[in-house]
Amino acid sequence: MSFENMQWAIGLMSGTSLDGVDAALVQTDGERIAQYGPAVTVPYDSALRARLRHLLDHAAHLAEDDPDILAAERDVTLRHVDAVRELMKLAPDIRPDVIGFHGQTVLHQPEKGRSWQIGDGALLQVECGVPVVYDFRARDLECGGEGAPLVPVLHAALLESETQSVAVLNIGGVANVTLLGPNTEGQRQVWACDTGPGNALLDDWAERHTGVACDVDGALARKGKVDRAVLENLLAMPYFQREMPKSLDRLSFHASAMQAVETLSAEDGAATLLEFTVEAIARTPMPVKPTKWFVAGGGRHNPVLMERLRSRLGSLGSVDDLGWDGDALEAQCFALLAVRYVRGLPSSWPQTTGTEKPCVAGRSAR
Ligand SMILES: Nc1ncnc2c1ncn2[C@@H]1O[C@H](COP(=O)(O)OP(=O)(O)OP(=O)(O)O)[C@@H](O)[C@H]1O
Ligand SMILES: CC(=O)N[C@H]1[C@@H]2OC[C@@H](O2)[C@@H](O)[C@@H]1O[C@H](C)C(=O)O
Repeated sequence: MSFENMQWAIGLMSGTSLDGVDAALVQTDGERIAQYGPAVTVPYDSALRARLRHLLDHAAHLAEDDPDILAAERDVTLRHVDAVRELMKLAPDIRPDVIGFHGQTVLHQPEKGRSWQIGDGALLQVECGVPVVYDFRARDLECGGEGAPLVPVLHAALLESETQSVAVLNIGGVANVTLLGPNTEGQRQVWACDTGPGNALLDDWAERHTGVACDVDGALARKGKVDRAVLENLLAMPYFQREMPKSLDRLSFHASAMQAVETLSAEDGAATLLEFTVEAIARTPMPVKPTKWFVAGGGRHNPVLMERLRSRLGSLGSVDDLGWDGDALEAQCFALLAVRYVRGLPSSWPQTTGTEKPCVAGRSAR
């Protein structure tokens, strides 16, 4: 691998689980990762998490200059500044060339051409003294795409030498899949979409019934019984029959799913919501059948979810089996996306987000 065009880039991702900021440092030319630097997670405190949860519920009716939005945007950005400082303490000899800043999604409505991430790129740039690229999803929407998922470009780069058809699942608040077709003479197709809920429904259910922010190790779900009628009703929603590409908001199924499990016990509700995540993945219409599945994101820490996925999908492991860091992958992706933006390389395609043509996602902070 030639190191000539390599740059050190920081990627910052704060996901739909609202748990905090993941930051990662990688050396890349936008096409390959030459070296992995450290990665850190800086959690949101419970007060910021609660404010963001409230904003998510109301974002559709809030203006971009609403005082609550502006205050949250500043606090979210400053948390990202903390994450960059924590990260750079672990790599004092590296001078990063660029930061890829996702921001905190408060609303995702691709059908209305809107995906809203709060985060002040200019403030981050001034505080960190490193050029910032941000607003990746808005640019993808302008190119006619869904605005998500954007991580397939990294999955495809990391699996360049894999010849079979494989799938990479990210199970965060929402779940998304990248499907790589078989590699035929160096050519392969890449498809992607959000499959349905990830952990967000189960998190909210667990918090309501146990006061803890997630169903730790699937303890609640393991004790419950899936309500098949409720599950089939949920899966009858039109989204699950739609072909790729397609994407979701964290709250897309929230009201209907919570109402559907309302009368179930804490355990049965958890088992049913977990199975909703599994079945939505298993029933996603796929142009080719993957021979292996690899799971990234917080969902892979839930052993019950992993057992259920394995029994439904067959050969399934964690991306860590490939030598990747499954908790840092999304942050690493935004580092790669920033370098791709700087180099004018596309990050999304008609088959991954539905853009009209390959799209260079992102914009520079000023
Ligand atoms: N030990 C565990 N047991 C059960 N669930 C866990 C465990 N550890 C993590 N999780 C789940 O992982 C979630 C966090 O996942 P992750 O950090 O991938 O989400 P995210 O990046 O915010 O989401 P997204 O990819 O949708 O943006 C938690 O909210 C929780 O549901
Ligand atoms: C709008 C938004 O923030 N979407 C996230 C979310 O979290 C998982 C899934 O939904 C995915 O589509 C996306 O994040 C990853 C990083 C992506 O764009 O690939």
